[in-house]
Amino acid sequence: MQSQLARACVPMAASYGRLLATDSLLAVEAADGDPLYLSCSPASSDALSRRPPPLLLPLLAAGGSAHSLTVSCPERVPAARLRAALRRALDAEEGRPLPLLSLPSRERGFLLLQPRRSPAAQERRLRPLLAPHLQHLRVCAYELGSGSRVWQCPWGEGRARWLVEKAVAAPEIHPSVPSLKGEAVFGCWKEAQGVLQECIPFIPEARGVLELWDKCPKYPQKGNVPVIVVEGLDATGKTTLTQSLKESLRAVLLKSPPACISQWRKIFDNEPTLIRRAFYALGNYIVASEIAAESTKSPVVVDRYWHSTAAYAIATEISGGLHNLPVRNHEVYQWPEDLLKPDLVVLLTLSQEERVRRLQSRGIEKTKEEAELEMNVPFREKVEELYKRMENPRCVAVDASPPREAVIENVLHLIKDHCLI
Ligand SMILES: Nc1ncnc2c1ncn2[C@@H]1O[C@H](COP(=O)(O)OP(=O)(O)OP(=O)(O)O)[C@@H](O)[C@H]1O
Ligand SMILES: Nc1ccn([C@H]2C[C@H](O)[C@@H](COP(=O)(O)O)O2)c(=O)n1
Repeated sequence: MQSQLARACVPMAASYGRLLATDSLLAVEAADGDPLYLSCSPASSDALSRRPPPLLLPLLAAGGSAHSLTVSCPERVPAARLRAALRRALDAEEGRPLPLLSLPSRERGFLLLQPRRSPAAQERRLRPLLAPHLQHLRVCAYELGSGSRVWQCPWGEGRARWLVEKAVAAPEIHPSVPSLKGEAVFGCWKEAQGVLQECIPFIPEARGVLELWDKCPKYPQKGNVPVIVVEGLDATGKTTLTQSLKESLRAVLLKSPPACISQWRKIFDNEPTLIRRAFYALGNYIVASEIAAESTKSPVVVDRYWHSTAAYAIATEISGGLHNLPVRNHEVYQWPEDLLKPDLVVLLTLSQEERVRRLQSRGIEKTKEEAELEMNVPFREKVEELYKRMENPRCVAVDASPPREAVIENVLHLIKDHCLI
């Protein structure tokens, strides 16, 4: 637990300079996906709340209860896994907890809103669930005081309490943007490898991935033939196009994640962002060594590569709409310097109506993110937009709606223009 004194002394994160006056800030992912900011400041009991906190005040006034919990474990892999385990438990027990980021500590967790349970009854339910993890958690109850003031009361800190108000101003950037690099998007293989090494005690399959990676050359170069990557949302026609390109160019067809690690994909897909993205990121580097080997002999076509890894990672981490995404030219859009670059990245684009038609006519198993793409319009829009923001190399958009033969023809023209063949 962070002591009251330490908390009071923590300076507000530099990137949130406009909020210097507050002691800490809770960024809550509200229902519409745009973060809602609540400030918590030390205040005497006669302090007046001028900006009553949305969500909390109406809920408490109607007799419900609210609790926040943030994970303060210093090691990132156990912290991420504990958060995921708590989320699963809370999802089952408590209804949907709202993701929460506490600033400036950057500790993540959840806000639990219970309209039908009193604070005391809720505490009796939460205690046994949280007890085994309390040393790694900061849990706060929210209490309604006189004059409609809402107080944050941390468990285990005696009578300490903090006045909760609606924050004066929202930060200029989405609160998750500063931690994208290194937590969701990896700028070099060493970062992704580091995460998977930390996973070995908890996920034995991480050792398998790392052993394969150990055998790969670390900065492979491509040969003198075209290397073409095909990207796009699911069912835009990547498999169809890559198969045809394979035949037309007499190319080798590769896929990211590569076949050698795909037996572990489901395991990593069920892990939190940090671990899941490290798996896909290192998978790209393993594919890079395959590209290097194959491109000494024949052209290479790759079904998904780094752009997919980065686009899906950012879209998942940044809640809300397009306006919350990192600005254009942000470092998370830059191709990693140590990753083999293709000659051309084709992005297949398709209207949502036609994509759904193709999905339905195909009807195969989907990953959680693919299912999310169908149901969650902002998520899909973000993935599409993110593909377009990637740089160095950029994606070249190709309309995937014409008949198969026409799409292939267009892409072959592009290849002629971009590659020396
Ligand atoms: N140009 C096209 N016109 C009409 N149908 C197409 C076209 N290209 C592909 N399809 C059909 O659309 C469906 C999805 O195509 P495909 O499997 O190639 O997409 P994908 O991008 O590889 O999907 P995923 O990423 O989910 O594997 C398939 O049934 C395929 O036959
Ligand atoms: N290089 C890659 C490849 C895939 N992913 C993720 C993104 C989606 O969740 C899913 C789509 O893959 P598909 O079903 O088309 O095989 O896998 C990634 O992050 N990086």
